[in-house]
Amino acid sequence: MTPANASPVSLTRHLIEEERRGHICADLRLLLEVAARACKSISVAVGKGALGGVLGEAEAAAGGTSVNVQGEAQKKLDVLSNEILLEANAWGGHLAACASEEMEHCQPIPDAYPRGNYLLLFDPLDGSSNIDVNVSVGTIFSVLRCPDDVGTPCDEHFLQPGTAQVAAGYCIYGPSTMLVLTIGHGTHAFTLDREQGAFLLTRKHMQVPEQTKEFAINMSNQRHWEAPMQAYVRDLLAGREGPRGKDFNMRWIASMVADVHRILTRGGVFIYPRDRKDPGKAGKLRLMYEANPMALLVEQAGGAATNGRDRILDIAPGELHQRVPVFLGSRDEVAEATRYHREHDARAPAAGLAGSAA
Ligand SMILES: O=P(O)(O)OC[C@H]1O[C@](O)(COP(=O)(O)O)[C@@H](O)[C@@H]1O
Ligand SMILES: [Mg+2]
Ligand SMILES: [Mg+2]
Repeated sequence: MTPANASPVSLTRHLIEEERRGHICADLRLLLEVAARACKSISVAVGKGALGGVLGEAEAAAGGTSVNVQGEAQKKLDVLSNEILLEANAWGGHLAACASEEMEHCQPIPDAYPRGNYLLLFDPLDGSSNIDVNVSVGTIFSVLRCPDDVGTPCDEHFLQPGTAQVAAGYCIYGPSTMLVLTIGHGTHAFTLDREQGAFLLTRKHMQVPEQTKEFAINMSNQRHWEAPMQAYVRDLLAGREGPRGKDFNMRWIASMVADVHRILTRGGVFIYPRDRKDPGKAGKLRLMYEANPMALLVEQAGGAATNGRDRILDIAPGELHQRVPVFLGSRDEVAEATRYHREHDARAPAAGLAGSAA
């Protein structure tokens, strides 16, 4: 927290100081500034709401609702936010290519502009189902290095584990707009001063408490969960009288950005597990532009992130839009949930989704 009598540190100053410390190069600094500027534009669009004509679903060129590569209906703001991020990043010379939840394949920087050394992935608008009901949404992004001498970058160049991220962040469009960022040296939060148009550092070195009494999950999917997940939540709900010996509170905003922001602020565990609703999908959330950046932010704040079995950041991705189960937040609670899964697997190695509640 900035002392009341000190002038607040802007994002620009913070990044210049990180460059002086040798933590980032000038290109990465400029890339992050451009990403932050794009988030400011999205924040303005989100803030206009119904007055800006940005609510509701996007129309496909052929009529009807536009659907993205994931088969999900696109909101007008999904499309607009994607365009803002692409446009802002096209000309700067810091990026080689962008990839997005809203595009089937990555988009190399057009030939008209110089290509840089970084790859940017984003979920342009996270929590889309909340747009029309005026609940917090956000943008999530992840930055990777582009491998050397690749010519025109393509999807396979993005397939790097989360540990390879050089920066990750999100912007939450809530009662205030906040940018939360890591370049691998802690997780820091900046609040948008709307009068100045600048992000100002308001929380340095966010820390997720190791323990928690709060979990976030969409309970309506309970009947579709794996056996160890059923057992874990059953024990949470048993409260003080159960094996965990304490009462737990529950929250679910259905905007990952907002749920993770709460966890970075006061602790908790966020879970979107694998389920049987669509056995072809390993979970709902996407590894490359949702789970990986959030996992890095949470780990940099002293928390943990697994897929129920293994560390998310160690997963070797097989495709751009790969889905993954997500357990992240307070370290001890993530370890506990992970233990239920590992012990279940050790007892019944092949049971997985078919196993009965332990
Ligand atoms: O509606 P559900 O199944 O609870 O899922 C909510 C989750 O889906 C998401 O909205 C997916 O993100 P998008 O809105 O970017 O597709 C997460 O933000 C959120 O945690
Ligand atoms: Mg999302
Ligand atoms: Mg989205």
